[in-house]
Amino acid sequence: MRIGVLCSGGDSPGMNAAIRGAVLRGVEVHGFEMVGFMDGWRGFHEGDFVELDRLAVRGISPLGGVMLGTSRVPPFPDGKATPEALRAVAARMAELGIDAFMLIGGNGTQTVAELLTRAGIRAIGLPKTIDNDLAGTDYTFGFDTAVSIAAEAIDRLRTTGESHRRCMVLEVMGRDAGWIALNAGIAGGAQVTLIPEFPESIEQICDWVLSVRDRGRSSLVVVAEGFAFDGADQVVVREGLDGFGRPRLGGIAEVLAPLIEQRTGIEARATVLGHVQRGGSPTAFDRVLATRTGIAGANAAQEGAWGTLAGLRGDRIEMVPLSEIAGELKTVPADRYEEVRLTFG
Ligand SMILES: Nc1ncnc2c1ncn2[C@@H]1O[C@H](COP(=O)(O)OP(=O)(O)O)[C@@H](O)[C@H]1O
Ligand SMILES: O=P(O)(O)OC[C@H]1O[C@](O)(COP(=O)(O)O)[C@@H](O)[C@@H]1O
Ligand SMILES: [Mg+2]
Repeated sequence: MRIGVLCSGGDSPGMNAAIRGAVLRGVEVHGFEMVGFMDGWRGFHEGDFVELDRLAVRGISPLGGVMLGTSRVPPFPDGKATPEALRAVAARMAELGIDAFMLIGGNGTQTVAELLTRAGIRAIGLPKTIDNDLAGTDYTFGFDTAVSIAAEAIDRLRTTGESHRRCMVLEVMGRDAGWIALNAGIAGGAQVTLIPEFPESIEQICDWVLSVRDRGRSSLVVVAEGFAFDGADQVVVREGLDGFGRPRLGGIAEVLAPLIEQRTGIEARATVLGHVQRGGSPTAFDRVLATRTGIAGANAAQEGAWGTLAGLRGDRIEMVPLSEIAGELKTVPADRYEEVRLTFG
Protein backbone atom coordinates (compact mmCIF):
# COMPACT_ATOMS: atom_id res chain seq x y z
CA MET A 1 0.00 0.00 0.00
CA ARG A 2 1.18 3.52 -0.84
CA ILE A 3 -0.01 6.21 1.57
CA GLY A 4 0.09 9.95 0.90
CA VAL A 5 0.73 12.08 3.98
CA LEU A 6 -0.56 15.64 3.76
CA CYS A 7 -0.73 18.57 6.19
CA SER A 8 -3.36 21.27 5.99
CA GLY A 9 -4.32 24.32 8.04
CA GLY A 10 -1.91 26.28 10.23
CA ASP A 11 1.27 24.54 11.35
CA SER A 12 1.30 23.12 14.84
CA PRO A 13 4.31 21.98 16.91
CA GLY A 14 4.48 18.18 16.82
CA MET A 15 3.65 17.69 13.14
CA ASN A 16 7.15 16.42 12.42
CA ALA A 17 6.97 13.96 15.31
CA ALA A 18 3.63 12.68 13.98
CA ILE A 19 5.11 12.11 10.53
CA ARG A 20 8.07 10.29 12.06
CA GLY A 21 5.82 8.07 14.19
CA ALA A 22 3.65 7.20 11.19
CA VAL A 23 6.62 6.46 8.94
CA LEU A 24 8.58 4.38 11.45
CA ARG A 25 5.52 2.22 12.06
CA GLY A 26 4.05 2.33 8.54
CA VAL A 27 7.21 1.76 6.50
CA GLU A 28 9.42 -0.17 8.91
CA VAL A 29 6.80 -2.39 10.56
CA HIS A 30 3.90 -2.66 8.12
CA GLY A 31 5.91 -2.40 4.91
CA PHE A 32 3.93 0.48 3.38
CA GLU A 33 5.32 2.91 0.90
CA MET A 34 4.72 6.44 2.13
CA VAL A 35 5.05 9.78 0.40
CA GLY A 36 4.62 13.28 1.75
CA PHE A 37 2.86 15.93 -0.32
CA MET A 38 4.51 19.34 -0.15
CA ASP A 39 2.46 22.31 1.13
CA GLY A 40 -0.77 20.42 1.65
CA TRP A 41 -3.16 20.00 -1.26
CA ARG A 42 -0.89 22.07 -3.51
CA GLY A 43 1.58 19.19 -3.56
CA PHE A 44 -1.20 16.73 -4.36
CA HIS A 45 -2.61 18.82 -7.22
CA GLU A 46 0.83 19.49 -8.69
CA GLY A 47 2.36 16.08 -8.01
CA ASP A 48 4.99 17.60 -5.74
CA PHE A 49 5.94 15.00 -3.13
CA VAL A 50 8.86 13.32 -1.39
CA GLU A 51 9.36 9.66 -0.49
CA LEU A 52 9.11 9.15 3.26
CA ASP A 53 11.39 6.51 4.73
CA ARG A 54 13.42 6.10 7.89
CA LEU A 55 16.19 8.38 6.63
CA ALA A 56 13.73 11.12 5.61
CA VAL A 57 12.35 11.39 9.15
CA ARG A 58 15.63 11.09 11.01
CA GLY A 59 15.91 13.46 13.98
CA ILE A 60 12.80 15.51 13.17
CA SER A 61 10.75 15.03 16.38
CA PRO A 62 12.19 18.04 18.25
CA LEU A 63 11.78 20.35 15.27
CA GLY A 64 8.99 22.92 15.07
CA GLY A 65 7.07 23.67 11.88
CA VAL A 66 6.67 20.81 9.47
CA MET A 67 9.14 19.35 7.00
CA LEU A 68 6.46 18.95 4.30
CA GLY A 69 5.06 22.45 4.67
CA THR A 70 1.37 23.09 5.15
CA SER A 71 -1.21 25.34 3.52
CA ARG A 72 -4.86 26.21 3.25
CA VAL A 73 -4.96 25.37 -0.46
CA PRO A 74 -8.36 23.69 -0.93
CA PRO A 75 -8.60 20.05 -1.97
CA PHE A 76 -11.41 20.82 -4.40
CA PRO A 77 -11.80 23.58 -7.01
CA ASP A 78 -13.90 26.40 -5.48
CA GLY A 79 -13.54 24.57 -2.14
CA LYS A 80 -16.73 22.57 -2.75
CA ALA A 81 -16.92 18.81 -2.38
CA THR A 82 -19.13 18.20 -5.41
CA PRO A 83 -19.37 14.64 -6.80
CA GLU A 84 -17.16 15.71 -9.73
CA ALA A 85 -14.57 17.22 -7.38
CA LEU A 86 -14.47 14.02 -5.32
CA ARG A 87 -14.12 11.91 -8.49
CA ALA A 88 -11.27 14.18 -9.55
CA VAL A 89 -9.45 13.49 -6.25
CA ALA A 90 -9.86 9.72 -6.76
CA ALA A 91 -8.60 10.02 -10.35
CA ARG A 92 -5.56 12.06 -9.28
CA MET A 93 -4.79 9.48 -6.59
CA ALA A 94 -4.83 6.76 -9.24
CA GLU A 95 -2.49 8.81 -11.47
CA LEU A 96 -0.06 9.26 -8.59
CA GLY A 97 -0.39 5.65 -7.41
CA ILE A 98 -1.74 6.66 -4.01
CA ASP A 99 -4.05 4.20 -2.23
CA ALA A 100 -4.87 6.19 0.89
CA PHE A 101 -4.36 9.50 2.67
CA MET A 102 -3.05 10.30 6.11
CA LEU A 103 -4.33 13.81 6.75
CA ILE A 104 -2.65 15.82 9.48
CA GLY A 105 -4.88 18.70 10.45
CA GLY A 106 -7.53 20.28 12.63
CA ASN A 107 -11.29 20.49 12.33
CA GLY A 108 -11.24 21.86 8.75
CA THR A 109 -8.88 19.14 7.55
CA GLN A 110 -10.79 16.38 9.31
CA THR A 111 -14.03 17.63 7.74
CA VAL A 112 -12.32 17.07 4.40
CA ALA A 113 -11.17 13.61 5.57
CA GLU A 114 -14.79 12.74 6.32
CA LEU A 115 -16.00 14.07 2.94
CA LEU A 116 -13.39 11.88 1.21
CA THR A 117 -14.36 8.87 3.32
CA ARG A 118 -18.01 9.26 2.40
CA ALA A 119 -16.96 9.24 -1.25
CA GLY A 120 -15.16 5.91 -0.73
CA ILE A 121 -11.65 7.39 -0.56
CA ARG A 122 -9.42 5.89 2.12
CA ALA A 123 -8.38 8.45 4.72
CA ILE A 124 -7.06 8.51 8.27
CA GLY A 125 -6.80 11.67 10.36
CA LEU A 126 -4.11 12.80 12.78
CA PRO A 127 -5.30 15.61 15.09
CA LYS A 128 -3.12 18.73 15.00
CA THR A 129 -3.97 22.29 15.91
CA ILE A 130 -2.78 24.74 18.53
CA ASP A 131 -6.45 25.70 19.00
CA ASN A 132 -7.45 22.34 20.57
CA ASP A 133 -10.89 22.82 19.03
CA LEU A 134 -11.13 19.40 17.40
CA ALA A 135 -13.80 17.03 18.72
CA GLY A 136 -12.96 13.35 19.25
CA THR A 137 -9.70 13.96 21.10
CA ASP A 138 -8.96 15.30 24.57
CA TYR A 139 -5.98 17.23 23.22
CA THR A 140 -4.48 18.02 19.82
CA PHE A 141 -0.72 18.18 19.46
CA GLY A 142 0.62 21.72 19.35
CA PHE A 143 -1.80 22.96 21.99
CA ASP A 144 0.49 22.23 24.93
CA THR A 145 3.36 24.09 23.24
CA ALA A 146 1.16 27.11 22.45
CA VAL A 147 -0.13 27.25 26.04
CA SER A 148 3.42 27.03 27.42
CA ILE A 149 4.58 29.91 25.23
CA ALA A 150 1.52 32.01 26.15
CA ALA A 151 2.03 31.28 29.86
CA GLU A 152 5.64 32.39 29.60
CA ALA A 153 4.49 35.59 27.87
CA ILE A 154 2.12 36.25 30.80
CA ASP A 155 4.97 35.77 33.29
CA ARG A 156 7.10 38.25 31.39
CA LEU A 157 4.34 40.82 30.89
CA ARG A 158 3.49 40.63 34.57
CA THR A 159 6.88 41.82 35.80
CA THR A 160 6.95 44.84 33.50
CA GLY A 161 3.26 45.53 34.14
CA GLU A 162 3.68 45.44 37.92
CA SER A 163 6.75 47.69 37.71
CA HIS A 164 4.80 50.40 35.87
CA ARG A 165 1.46 49.75 37.65
CA ARG A 166 -0.05 49.13 34.22
CA CYS A 167 -2.81 46.87 33.00
CA MET A 168 -1.27 44.47 30.48
CA VAL A 169 -3.52 42.90 27.84
CA LEU A 170 -2.25 39.79 26.05
CA GLU A 171 -4.01 38.52 22.94
CA VAL A 172 -3.64 34.85 22.05
CA MET A 173 -4.90 32.75 19.13
CA GLY A 174 -7.53 30.02 19.13
CA ARG A 175 -9.99 31.07 16.43
CA ASP A 176 -13.54 30.44 17.79
CA ALA A 177 -12.35 28.49 20.83
CA GLY A 178 -10.91 29.86 24.07
CA TRP A 179 -8.74 26.89 25.07
CA ILE A 180 -5.34 28.59 24.69
CA ALA A 181 -6.51 31.68 26.60
CA LEU A 182 -8.20 29.62 29.32
CA ASN A 183 -5.22 27.36 30.05
CA ALA A 184 -2.55 30.03 29.68
CA GLY A 185 -4.63 32.29 31.95
CA ILE A 186 -4.79 29.60 34.62
CA ALA A 187 -1.09 28.79 34.31
CA GLY A 188 -0.08 32.46 34.50
CA GLY A 189 -2.62 33.49 37.12
CA ALA A 190 -4.32 36.07 34.88
CA GLN A 191 -6.79 38.36 36.66
CA VAL A 192 -9.19 38.30 33.69
CA THR A 193 -9.47 35.79 30.82
CA LEU A 194 -11.80 36.60 27.93
CA ILE A 195 -12.85 33.89 25.51
CA PRO A 196 -15.12 33.69 22.46
CA GLU A 197 -17.60 31.31 24.09
CA PHE A 198 -18.59 33.74 26.87
CA PRO A 199 -18.91 37.44 25.97
CA GLU A 200 -18.45 39.99 28.76
CA SER A 201 -19.26 43.71 28.85
CA ILE A 202 -16.58 46.41 28.95
CA GLU A 203 -18.14 47.62 32.24
CA GLN A 204 -17.62 44.20 33.84
CA ILE A 205 -14.04 43.97 32.55
CA CYS A 206 -13.22 47.44 33.95
CA ASP A 207 -14.78 46.51 37.31
CA TRP A 208 -12.41 43.55 37.53
CA VAL A 209 -9.40 45.70 36.59
CA LEU A 210 -10.34 48.31 39.21
CA SER A 211 -10.80 45.72 41.94
CA VAL A 212 -7.30 44.39 41.18
CA ARG A 213 -5.92 47.94 41.52
CA ASP A 214 -7.82 48.36 44.81
CA ARG A 215 -5.92 45.31 46.11
CA GLY A 216 -2.67 47.02 45.18
CA ARG A 217 -1.91 44.88 42.13
CA SER A 218 -1.71 45.35 38.37
CA SER A 219 -4.03 43.40 36.08
CA LEU A 220 -2.96 40.89 33.51
CA VAL A 221 -5.82 40.38 31.05
CA VAL A 222 -5.69 37.51 28.56
CA VAL A 223 -8.00 37.84 25.58
CA ALA A 224 -8.58 35.24 22.87
CA GLU A 225 -8.56 36.60 19.32
CA GLY A 226 -12.16 35.42 18.80
CA PHE A 227 -13.57 37.25 21.85
CA ALA A 228 -16.36 39.79 21.28
CA PHE A 229 -17.96 42.14 23.81
CA ASP A 230 -21.38 41.26 25.11
CA GLY A 231 -23.89 42.49 22.50
CA ALA A 232 -21.28 42.99 19.75
CA ASP A 233 -22.33 41.29 16.56
CA GLN A 234 -18.87 40.59 15.19
CA VAL A 235 -15.29 39.92 16.23
CA VAL A 236 -12.32 42.17 15.47
CA VAL A 237 -10.57 41.17 12.24
CA ARG A 238 -7.52 42.32 10.34
CA GLU A 239 -7.38 43.22 6.67
CA GLY A 240 -7.24 40.35 4.22
CA LEU A 241 -8.46 36.79 4.01
CA ASP A 242 -6.73 33.49 4.74
CA GLY A 243 -6.08 30.83 2.09
CA PHE A 244 -9.60 29.45 2.61
CA GLY A 245 -11.22 32.87 2.16
CA ARG A 246 -11.95 33.51 5.85
CA PRO A 247 -11.26 36.86 7.56
CA ARG A 248 -7.95 37.00 9.45
CA LEU A 249 -8.72 37.23 13.14
CA GLY A 250 -6.78 39.47 15.50
CA GLY A 251 -6.62 42.93 16.99
CA ILE A 252 -9.04 42.73 19.91
CA ALA A 253 -6.24 43.52 22.42
CA GLU A 254 -5.56 46.78 20.61
CA VAL A 255 -9.24 47.69 20.96
CA LEU A 256 -9.56 46.56 24.56
CA ALA A 257 -6.45 48.17 26.10
CA PRO A 258 -7.39 51.79 25.15
CA LEU A 259 -10.97 51.21 26.36
CA ILE A 260 -9.68 50.02 29.74
CA GLU A 261 -7.35 53.01 29.96
CA GLN A 262 -10.10 55.54 29.08
CA ARG A 263 -12.63 54.08 31.49
CA THR A 264 -10.42 53.29 34.50
CA GLY A 265 -7.65 55.86 34.17
CA ILE A 266 -5.16 52.98 34.53
CA GLU A 267 -2.47 52.99 31.88
CA ALA A 268 -2.87 49.93 29.64
CA ARG A 269 -0.74 48.23 27.01
CA ALA A 270 -1.62 45.60 24.40
CA THR A 271 0.56 42.70 23.24
CA VAL A 272 -0.50 40.45 20.39
CA LEU A 273 1.41 37.20 20.78
CA GLY A 274 0.67 36.07 17.21
CA HIS A 275 2.65 33.37 15.46
CA VAL A 276 5.29 33.16 18.20
CA GLN A 277 2.86 30.80 19.95
CA ARG A 278 2.96 28.42 16.99
CA GLY A 279 6.68 28.55 16.35
CA GLY A 280 9.69 26.67 17.63
CA SER A 281 10.26 23.33 19.24
CA PRO A 282 7.31 21.27 20.54
CA THR A 283 7.07 20.44 24.23
CA ALA A 284 7.85 16.86 25.25
CA PHE A 285 4.11 16.32 25.80
CA ASP A 286 3.34 17.32 22.20
CA ARG A 287 6.17 15.19 20.81
CA VAL A 288 4.87 12.15 22.67
CA LEU A 289 1.24 12.77 21.73
CA ALA A 290 2.13 13.38 18.09
CA THR A 291 4.35 10.30 17.85
CA ARG A 292 1.66 8.11 19.41
CA THR A 293 -1.02 9.40 17.05
CA GLY A 294 1.29 8.76 14.07
CA ILE A 295 1.89 5.18 15.20
CA ALA A 296 -1.83 4.63 15.82
CA GLY A 297 -2.66 6.07 12.40
CA ALA A 298 -0.27 3.65 10.69
CA ASN A 299 -1.72 0.74 12.65
CA ALA A 300 -5.23 1.81 11.66
CA ALA A 301 -4.18 1.81 7.99
CA GLN A 302 -2.82 -1.72 8.42
CA GLU A 303 -6.17 -2.78 9.92
CA GLY A 304 -8.16 -0.99 7.22
CA ALA A 305 -9.84 1.28 9.78
CA TRP A 306 -10.46 4.03 7.21
CA GLY A 307 -12.46 7.11 8.09
CA THR A 308 -11.06 7.38 11.60
CA LEU A 309 -9.09 9.91 13.64
CA ALA A 310 -6.32 9.00 16.10
CA GLY A 311 -7.80 10.70 19.15
CA LEU A 312 -6.46 10.90 22.70
CA ARG A 313 -9.04 9.58 25.16
CA GLY A 314 -7.67 9.71 28.69
CA ASP A 315 -4.20 8.22 28.27
CA ARG A 316 -5.08 5.99 25.32
CA ILE A 317 -5.05 6.72 21.60
CA GLU A 318 -8.32 5.50 20.11
CA MET A 319 -9.43 5.52 16.49
CA VAL A 320 -12.59 7.64 16.49
CA PRO A 321 -14.96 7.52 13.47
CA LEU A 322 -14.70 10.80 11.58
CA SER A 323 -18.46 10.64 11.00
CA GLU A 324 -18.93 11.19 14.76
CA ILE A 325 -16.90 14.40 14.85
CA ALA A 326 -17.01 16.03 11.41
CA GLY A 327 -18.17 19.63 11.53
CA GLU A 328 -18.23 19.66 15.34
CA LEU A 329 -16.25 22.38 17.10
CA LYS A 330 -14.92 21.57 20.57
CA THR A 331 -15.36 24.76 22.56
CA VAL A 332 -14.88 25.61 26.24
CA PRO A 333 -17.91 24.41 28.25
CA ALA A 334 -19.66 26.67 30.77
CA ASP A 335 -18.37 24.84 33.85
CA ARG A 336 -14.73 25.25 32.75
CA TYR A 337 -15.25 28.99 32.25
CA GLU A 338 -17.19 29.43 35.48
CA GLU A 339 -14.45 27.82 37.57
CA VAL A 340 -11.97 30.47 36.42
CA ARG A 341 -14.44 33.38 36.23
CA LEU A 342 -15.00 33.11 39.98
CA THR A 343 -11.36 34.13 40.47
CA PHE A 344 -11.41 37.20 38.15
CA GLY A 345 -10.72 40.62 39.58
N1 LIG B 1 -16.05 22.13 4.67
C1 LIG B 1 -14.96 22.12 3.91
N2 LIG B 1 -15.06 21.79 2.60
C2 LIG B 1 -13.97 21.78 1.81
N3 LIG B 1 -12.73 22.08 2.24
C3 LIG B 1 -12.57 22.43 3.50
C4 LIG B 1 -13.66 22.47 4.43
N4 LIG B 1 -13.20 22.85 5.64
C5 LIG B 1 -11.87 23.03 5.49
N5 LIG B 1 -11.49 22.79 4.22
C6 LIG B 1 -10.11 22.87 3.68
O1 LIG B 1 -9.21 22.40 4.68
C7 LIG B 1 -8.25 23.41 4.98
C8 LIG B 1 -7.81 23.28 6.40
O2 LIG B 1 -8.82 23.76 7.26
P1 LIG B 1 -8.47 24.90 8.33
O3 LIG B 1 -9.74 25.19 9.06
O4 LIG B 1 -7.77 26.02 7.62
O5 LIG B 1 -7.38 24.24 9.26
P2 LIG B 1 -7.48 23.08 10.32
O6 LIG B 1 -7.63 21.80 9.61
O7 LIG B 1 -6.22 23.20 11.05
O8 LIG B 1 -8.69 23.41 11.17
C9 LIG B 1 -8.95 24.70 4.60
O9 LIG B 1 -8.05 25.73 4.39
C10 LIG B 1 -9.72 24.29 3.35
O10 LIG B 1 -8.89 24.29 2.22
O1 LIG C 1 -1.55 31.29 9.74
P1 LIG C 1 -2.67 32.25 9.80
O2 LIG C 1 -3.40 32.31 8.52
O3 LIG C 1 -2.26 33.59 10.30
O4 LIG C 1 -3.70 31.63 10.80
C1 LIG C 1 -4.04 32.04 12.05
C2 LIG C 1 -4.99 31.02 12.63
O5 LIG C 1 -4.37 29.75 12.65
C3 LIG C 1 -4.42 29.18 13.95
O6 LIG C 1 -3.16 29.44 14.55
C4 LIG C 1 -4.61 27.71 13.87
O7 LIG C 1 -5.82 27.42 13.23
P2 LIG C 1 -6.01 26.12 12.36
O8 LIG C 1 -5.31 25.02 13.06
O9 LIG C 1 -7.49 25.91 12.31
O10 LIG C 1 -5.43 26.40 11.02
C5 LIG C 1 -5.53 29.97 14.65
O11 LIG C 1 -5.35 30.01 16.05
C6 LIG C 1 -5.39 31.32 14.02
O12 LIG C 1 -6.60 32.04 14.01
MG1 LIG D 1 -8.98 24.62 12.91
